[in-house]
Amino acid sequence: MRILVAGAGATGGYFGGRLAQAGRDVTFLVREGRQARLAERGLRIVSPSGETKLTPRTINTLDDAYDLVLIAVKSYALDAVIASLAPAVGERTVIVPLLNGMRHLDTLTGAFGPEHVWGGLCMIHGTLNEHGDVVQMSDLHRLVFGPLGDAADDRVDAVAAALGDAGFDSRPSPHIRAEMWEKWVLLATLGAATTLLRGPIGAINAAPGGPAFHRALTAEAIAVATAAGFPPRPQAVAVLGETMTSTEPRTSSMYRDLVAGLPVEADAIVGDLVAEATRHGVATPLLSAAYTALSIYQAGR
Ligand SMILES: NC(=O)C1=CN([C@@H]2O[C@H](COP(=O)(O)OP(=O)(O)OC[C@H]3O[C@@H](n4cnc5c(N)ncnc54)[C@H](OP(=O)(O)O)[C@@H]3O)[C@@H](O)[C@H]2O)C=CC1
Ligand SMILES: CC(C)(CO)C(=O)C(=O)O
Repeated sequence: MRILVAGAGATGGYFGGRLAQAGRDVTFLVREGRQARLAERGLRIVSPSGETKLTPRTINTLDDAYDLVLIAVKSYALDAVIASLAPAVGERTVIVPLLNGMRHLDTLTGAFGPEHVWGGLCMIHGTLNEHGDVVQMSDLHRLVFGPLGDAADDRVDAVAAALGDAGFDSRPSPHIRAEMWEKWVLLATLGAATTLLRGPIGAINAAPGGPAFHRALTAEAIAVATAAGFPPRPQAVAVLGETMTSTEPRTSSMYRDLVAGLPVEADAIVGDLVAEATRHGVATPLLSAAYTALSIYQAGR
């Protein structure tokens, strides 16, 4: 199966790199700066289990179709990727986005049609270091993917095989939209708390009012998802509770971007959840405050 990975940053570089390492046919769609860096240094993955150096195949213009396209760019880069992606999408191509949030599903479906766009999510604490190397900051590395519609899709087995046994956890899901919502609730809560209060979860929990703030914020996010028809399952609520009561220095990718002075996905991760709350009449004063703070940060960059 020919796999195209659009974006070779923290997530694309990690999952695409592991797939290439496992011998899969992987090509990265990159821009010129990233292409030059990868040609010079290779694609290096620094992880708790050691360091790997790969020689990735990269391109910056597409002229050929792929069987599977993983999209691993930030939400604000999606339109530019879509503009260059058309030649990669053949009759049976499956597109699996790894972006946080939900809005990209509509954007991608509008651009390429529902027959090509699946849901997807990745769980990883990833970043790029000062050399542009991919850093996997914890043992977490999971891909979940699946068709968005209810109809059987005969491409599932082949995609699962292409993404399986490649050095990370991977599985197809028959309920990918619900799982994406669960991840969104987790990520929005984690991202809102850490960016609004400017610290890792453990530090917030050690501060006066921190645990109560986390409890209230968590309740808001769960209430929005429930009102929107995607109540997180007990297992997801437990993971969220464990995350938000942690004494460890847990952060989100949005917090790491904010601390580094980089653009943040404020609209896709927090703003859209606040919009859902408004649509369903759910009060979200803490999520709204976090969105306001993120918007001020964005405007001041
Ligand atoms: N990092 C993490 O721990 C996690 C991130 N996510 C989500 O995954 C998504 C991707 O995030 P992440 O990998 O961290 O982001 P990064 O910023 O690390 O990587 C994004 C990459 O996209 C590339 N890119 C941007 N525009 C284009 C383009 N037009 N064509 C090709 N490549 C392009 C950038 O390349 P360039 O160098 O040219 O700018 C960059 O290398 C986000 O939605 C994020 O929220 C989800 C789970 C965990
Ligand atoms: C949920 C989490 C923290 C890990 O995948 C994440 O998605 C992020 O940091 O963007």
